[in-house]
Amino acid sequence: MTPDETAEGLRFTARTQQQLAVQALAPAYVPACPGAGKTHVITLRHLQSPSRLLRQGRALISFTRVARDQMAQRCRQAGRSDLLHAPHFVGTLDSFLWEFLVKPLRPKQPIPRLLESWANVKAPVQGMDREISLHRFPMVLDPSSTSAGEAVAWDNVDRDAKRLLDASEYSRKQWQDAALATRTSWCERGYYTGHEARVLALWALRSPKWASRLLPPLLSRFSEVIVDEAQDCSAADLAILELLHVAGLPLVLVGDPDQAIYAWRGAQPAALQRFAAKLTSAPVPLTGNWRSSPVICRLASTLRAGKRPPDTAVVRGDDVPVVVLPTRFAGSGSNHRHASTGSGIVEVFRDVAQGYGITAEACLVTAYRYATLPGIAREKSNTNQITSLAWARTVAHTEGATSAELTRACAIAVRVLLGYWFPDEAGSPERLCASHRVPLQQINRTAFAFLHSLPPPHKEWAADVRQAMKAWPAPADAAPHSKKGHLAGKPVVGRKVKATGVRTNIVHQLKGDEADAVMLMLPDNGNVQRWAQGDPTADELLRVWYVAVTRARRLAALAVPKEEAEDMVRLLRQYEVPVRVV
Ligand SMILES: Nc1ncnc2c1ncn2[C@@H]1O[C@H](COP(=O)(O)OP(=O)(O)OP(=O)(O)O)[C@@H](O)[C@H]1O
Repeated sequence: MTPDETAEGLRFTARTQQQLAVQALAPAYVPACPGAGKTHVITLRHLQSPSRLLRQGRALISFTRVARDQMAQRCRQAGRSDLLHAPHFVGTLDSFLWEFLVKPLRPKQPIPRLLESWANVKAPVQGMDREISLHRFPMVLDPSSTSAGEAVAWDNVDRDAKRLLDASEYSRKQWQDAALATRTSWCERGYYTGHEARVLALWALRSPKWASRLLPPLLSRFSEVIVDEAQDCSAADLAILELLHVAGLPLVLVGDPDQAIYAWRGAQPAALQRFAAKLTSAPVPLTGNWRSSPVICRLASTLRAGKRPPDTAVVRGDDVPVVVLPTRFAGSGSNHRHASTGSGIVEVFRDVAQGYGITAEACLVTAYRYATLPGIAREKSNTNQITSLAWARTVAHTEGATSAELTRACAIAVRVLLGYWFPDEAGSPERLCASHRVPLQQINRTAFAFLHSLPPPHKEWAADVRQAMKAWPAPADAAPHSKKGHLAGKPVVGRKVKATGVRTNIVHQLKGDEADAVMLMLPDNGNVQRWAQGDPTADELLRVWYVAVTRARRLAALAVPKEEAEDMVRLLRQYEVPVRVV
């Protein structure tokens, strides 16, 4: 072992890389491996700002609110809350585009508002032969056409909505036109989502007249704009960033192309590489993994394109092998059993972790789909209102529901109650509450109490909900109809499962997360072959598995169908990954 390869030497090299990334002059590109300390580097860069009043600030942009909150928290912990306020900006890309490229050009009335999704308002597509909400039509934007062509991403429409569309007299093209028209009518009322923000930002930056109004304030406000998780940029995001770069805004892109798992939403890792090459000819890479053991780094390298060596494990020396758990997966539901003992697979994983001194709280179970996972049945996205309300009721009655789940459950109940009380009025809950002088806090409390009062969901539950809404005390100016505003249909009711004390979540919700032990469930036959032969640059599922296993600090476990366990072990041994079969 050379001096550079000793633990101290590895740490020194990794720390030097981080320092270079902290100090690199913008424009810069920082490609980083998992656990490289991207958040650490970005925050340190920001913390270098002097604390006196500045004319120019820095924008820290992330893709999720969780990442934004993490960066904000680190600034606060360092006693630098000032770094979260103007002239600085810490927020999501949606909010950045909205604040600096869209809102300044909107009329003052009606007050323009950015929604997280059209699901936040009651927006059925108008003029068609059945009711389908606008949020069930995911939109894509092609920035290569000069008019920034918009279309419905038909491949991403959920199964329920597809069924409704198939039964409709109208063609897909007619639905698309109607969805865009409905969307435009909401924009006229002041409502926009991230998609519209991108359309308008792109349009404004391409117009010399509007660009000349937007760019000077932006350039004088920010000395630097850092984009975290840059691998998740869509083609439209990159087109906007490129226009800002050309206009002279100093950009720093930080990302890990191997972790690109949003191609279905338009992310383009290859396009990122091209844009990064335009930004700088000297990227500042981070190749030390401060999170995972050497075994996990080796496991992760089997899921990467090219024959790149494993990343360097900087802080951990443990040699806990990868654990393969031969599993009998339930055809539907999450009652998966350990093949040799018949015990629940999560319990077995928890016990294996315990054997390595890892507690249940430090364990994480993940899978590609919610359906594979045990835990509270998840809220189905893009579902009908009665199923959403049934989910919300379950959450309100579940001990150990997370605060994010409770907030979401409350928001669903608020929307249902407002829809019932004010059936002829459209708008966000905030706007409805304001116009009826109902304090938001009060409506939230009311909604939670309402959820609590509801009986457990069953097939004819809509009638119970109707009765409960009728009996519930309403604001003085509420005007319920006998028909409109009621929920109909049969709810899809989630399963009840036994608590194991182990955290579960789908891989897409685990970006930036980590745990001592992680079990990835691979329920489908053929997964091992896919792992062995697939091309991670083309096959997003391999990158999803890559994100999953790189969340682990000490123990990675793979639950695979019993029949495939031997192949999995053989594959890992071929790559010299230490394996143990349990
Ligand atoms: N210089 C450092 N010293 C000590 N610990 C560090 C250092 N840099 C990063 N870490 C730790 O390494 C872990 C991974 O860091 P972080 O979450 O910032 O990585 P990341 O690059 O965002 O990873 P990923 O993209 O895989 O989510 C964290 O627990 C972090 O506290």
